[in-house]
Amino acid sequence: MTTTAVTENGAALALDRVSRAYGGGAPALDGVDLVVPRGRFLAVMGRSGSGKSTLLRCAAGLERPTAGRVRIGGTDLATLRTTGLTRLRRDRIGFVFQSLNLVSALNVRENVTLPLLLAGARESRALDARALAGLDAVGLADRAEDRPESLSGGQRQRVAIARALVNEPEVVFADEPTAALDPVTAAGVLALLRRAVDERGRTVVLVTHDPTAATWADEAVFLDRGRIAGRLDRPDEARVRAVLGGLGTAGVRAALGGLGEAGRQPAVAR
Ligand SMILES: Nc1ncnc2c1ncn2[C@@H]1O[C@H](COP(=O)(O)OP(=O)(O)OP(=O)(O)O)[C@@H](O)[C@H]1O
Repeated sequence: MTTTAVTENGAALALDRVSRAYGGGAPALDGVDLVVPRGRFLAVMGRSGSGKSTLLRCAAGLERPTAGRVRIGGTDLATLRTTGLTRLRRDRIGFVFQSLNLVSALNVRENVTLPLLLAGARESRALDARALAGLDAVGLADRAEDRPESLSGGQRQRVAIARALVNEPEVVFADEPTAALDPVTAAGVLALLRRAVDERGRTVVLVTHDPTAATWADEAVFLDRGRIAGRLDRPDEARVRAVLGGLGTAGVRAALGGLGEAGRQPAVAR
């Protein structure tokens, strides 16, 4: 995907000067502007404590920013009360977290069906068919009746992806979904997110420390002390490592400056 200046209109996700402070210290997020067009895979990177998870929680409506505006598909989250926000998360967002575990009392198929049931769907045969199609897409149709505990970590994350996609969400938020996986298994999980973007037009926001994981994205943004310090279009591992290594120093400019237009122009910008 080429670098484009994108307006907020029609974006899957738009953050407008979003800040989040906890107590009296430096803000965890400090005036972040970000627009993610539909059908884009975005990686959010940065050192530990740079604000990645805070950004994701604010963007996904799990936490309210202290300033600024978040919009999902044009809906301003600030206009929603708690129940409206819960409904939006349930109906329009998919989550894949490292620690957001599957419900152990339910089998794999039931876990994948859960978002549909919570959204009020009733026709159980149709739901099962959707869950099985989702499990088939992640290569786990044959494990549908098994308990999550009997699956490996990578298989569980694949179930989590099937569950996150089952209600065709506008945005999928993934927070370090591959952190506990070996590189080959991690690649399999990231390939599924990539396919959701390429084949189903989903929008994915992935928080990761891992430069290899970021190469699956169309674009990487780098946070430093709650601010966006840089962006890379079509990130490759060497450039990602160079930017990460330079964060907080003039080196980040050097790392981006040698990259031509793709490095200089905001790839997700207003
Ligand atoms: N609930 C909270 N209460 C107080 N401070 C918080 C809270 N959540 C985050 N912070 C602080 O905000 C800053 C950013 O944290 P955040 O978890 O967003 O960073 P991160 O980049 O995701 O880090 P990591 O890569 O280590 O997960 C940190 O200084 C952290 O201590």
